[in-house]
Amino acid sequence: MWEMAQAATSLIEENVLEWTKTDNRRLLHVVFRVGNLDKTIKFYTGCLGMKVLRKRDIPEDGYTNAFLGYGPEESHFSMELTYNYGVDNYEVGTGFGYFGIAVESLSKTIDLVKLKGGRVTQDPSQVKDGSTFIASVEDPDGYTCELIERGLTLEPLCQVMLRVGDLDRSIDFYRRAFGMELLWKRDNPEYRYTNAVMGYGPEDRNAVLVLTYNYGVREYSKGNGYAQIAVGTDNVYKTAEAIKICGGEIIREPGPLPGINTKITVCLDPDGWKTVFVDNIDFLKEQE
Ligand SMILES: C[C@@H](O)C(=O)SC[C@H](NC(=O)CC[C@H](N)C(=O)O)C(=O)NCC(=O)O
Ligand SMILES: [Zn+2]
Repeated sequence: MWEMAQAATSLIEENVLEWTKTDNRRLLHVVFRVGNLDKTIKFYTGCLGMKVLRKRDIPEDGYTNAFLGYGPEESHFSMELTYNYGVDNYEVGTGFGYFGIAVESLSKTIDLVKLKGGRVTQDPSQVKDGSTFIASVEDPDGYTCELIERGLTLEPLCQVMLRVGDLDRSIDFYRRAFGMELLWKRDNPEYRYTNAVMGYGPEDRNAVLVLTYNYGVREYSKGNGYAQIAVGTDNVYKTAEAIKICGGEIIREPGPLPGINTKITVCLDPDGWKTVFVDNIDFLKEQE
């Protein structure tokens, strides 16, 4: 009898995990806190060519959001800036890496950032594989943007880099619990780090998560600035179930958010990085 119950449970679990692979998922936005909304909007629009897609004020919770990006939220990855009333600075921490942004000309972008008084933290240089040129700039709160020279691309806001303490553990988690694909993994022994790029669909048309393991570093500080990525799903309830089956931690049970009414569930990955899963239909209603 006990064996039958156990077999039935594992069948249900298998079905839930299979479902994550067929669910309609996509990276929706990356969320971070800023000390001055106008200053940050000016930086990303004036220096990096983004547009303000929408704004919302949630006075009952004391914050304002501005959504920025390169195309409509229905089809593009975007930035969700959070301004908490009265908080004018945040710690970025050592775990957050960067937002990857593809630009057509590095030199023109760098010149513009300098002209507008922005901070260039790494001048253009060629990456080790020899094909790509990158540079880094810092936004007004100290978040790094890695600029990647690419021709015209469908998804210029293309990466979020987070540092992790055990790369295989993370790859396994994002594959099983999130239904992501490992797009590629590359070891750089000379510089003592390994990168794994994970996401939903090919890198040239979808934003991806870049997970970096630095040899021997198991833990990082998270600060209080970077918040999370948001992922769209057709069912936040099944999503939470799948994450629990995979040993992930749900820190907000699935259900509608007060004020916005969008259904979400919130989880932590093995390093404590947060992800918010957002109901796809509710997300579209937010745009109306
Ligand atoms: C629907 C989903 O895409 C959201 O954006 S919900 C927005 C919500 N933001 C905040 O609560 C911002 C204020 C907060 N004080 C902060 O600094 O983070 C959110 O991210 N909710 C997720 C959650 O974990 O509550
Ligand atoms: Zn959001």
